[in-house]
Amino acid sequence: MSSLEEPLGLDKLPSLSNIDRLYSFSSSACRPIREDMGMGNCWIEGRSCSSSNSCKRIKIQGTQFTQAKSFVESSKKPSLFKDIPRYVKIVEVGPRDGLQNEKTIVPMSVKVNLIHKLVSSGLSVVEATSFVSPKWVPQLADAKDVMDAVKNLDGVRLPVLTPNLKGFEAAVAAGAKEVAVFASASESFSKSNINCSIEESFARYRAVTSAAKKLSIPVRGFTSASLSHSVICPLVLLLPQFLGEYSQGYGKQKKVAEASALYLGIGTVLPMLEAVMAVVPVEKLAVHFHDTYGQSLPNILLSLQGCPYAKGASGNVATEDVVYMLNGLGVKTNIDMDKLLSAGEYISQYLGRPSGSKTAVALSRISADASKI
Ligand SMILES: CC(C)(COP(=O)([O-])OP(=O)([O-])OC[C@H]1O[C@@H](n2cnc3c(N)ncnc32)[C@H](O)[C@@H]1OP(=O)([O-])[O-])[C@@H](O)C(=O)NCCC(=O)NCCSC(=O)C[C@@](C)(O)CC(=O)[O-]
Repeated sequence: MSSLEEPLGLDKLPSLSNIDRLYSFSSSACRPIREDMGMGNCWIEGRSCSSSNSCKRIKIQGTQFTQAKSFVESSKKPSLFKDIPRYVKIVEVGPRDGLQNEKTIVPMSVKVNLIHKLVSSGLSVVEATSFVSPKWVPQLADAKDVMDAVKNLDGVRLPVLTPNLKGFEAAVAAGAKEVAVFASASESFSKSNINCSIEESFARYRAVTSAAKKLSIPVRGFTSASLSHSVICPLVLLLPQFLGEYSQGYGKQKKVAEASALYLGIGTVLPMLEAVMAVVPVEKLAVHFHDTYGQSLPNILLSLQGCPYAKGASGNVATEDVVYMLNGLGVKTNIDMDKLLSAGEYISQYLGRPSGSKTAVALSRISADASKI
């Protein structure tokens, strides 16, 4: 923690002693939550006690994510640590974000198997693919076939990325029931990612959100901001979730982009988050992390994320590591760690490389040692 605090000068960072610990849960309190939350989500009620032993009742949104995006959501504002965990929701983006930069084309059947495995681990939101130009992202040229194969999976939301109306229409035709648009806080990243200016991207997203509204399709908005400071990830993604707010979505997203841009180069997520939280209600805000500098887990605690599509950026944070950390914090995720590990192992074996998850590596070593006894 100090290695983050001192070089970054995070004078506003709360000290660890102020972090509330969650001491008890009542799993029987898990019940369906309001309709704008996805299937499989629930509130889990518990007691959060501070070091001074004062306890209060809290509710946690139990959900699931995997390899890439970690969304730390909070219903209350200010301190990011003070109320951990308030709601934590994990969204898996491995099939899309994790694979999109793979040079060798992964067969559609492997992608579909991966999605099945992730869903069976308990993940309730899995970003399945992107309806983008196959010239720009050849790996996801099979988006239609992947969607067709998974669209009827029960108990999971399968959002897809749609950078323009063409992508949106193709996604809907393939059976997508939820989409995401992605803007940037930096003109250069916008140009290199979607070949247009930020302003042009908002015009495209207005068309997408308007078409989505007519079909009652939820849209999530991403804003990515590049933090060039070497201590933190080179790319931060802030995710205001505009489900049901189609008309205002792009306007808010623009403000998020502006607020994020103010902090480019500062190298810490905290001021950016504070600025964005002044624009977007915190319960609509989420963050997405990559592990370029090995800072993803602390950054998750600070609410931050990065991007593998950015040059030089490494992969997303491993969901296994996020779930392991959340388990350690006493935060429920409803994810079956063994099944999650199996999904990670499946795709790592296919890609012919060891898992990037420290948790997966450590747990497999423990299993191997145990089998020798
Ligand atoms: C946005 C475009 C399409 C503009 O690409 P463009 O070349 O400017 O588009 P265009 O309108 O001039 O069209 C060029 C060609 O693309 C086709 N086209 C046009 N649109 C589509 C579409 N939707 N689906 C399929 N094809 C499409 C279009 O039909 C045409 O085909 P042609 O006539 O040459 O045969 C392109 O720049 C693109 O696909 N970019 C890919 C962006 C991307 O997928 N980035 C990675 C995801 S974002 C990311 O990872 C970062 C973030 C934010 O998620 C953070 C994180 O997760 O870490």
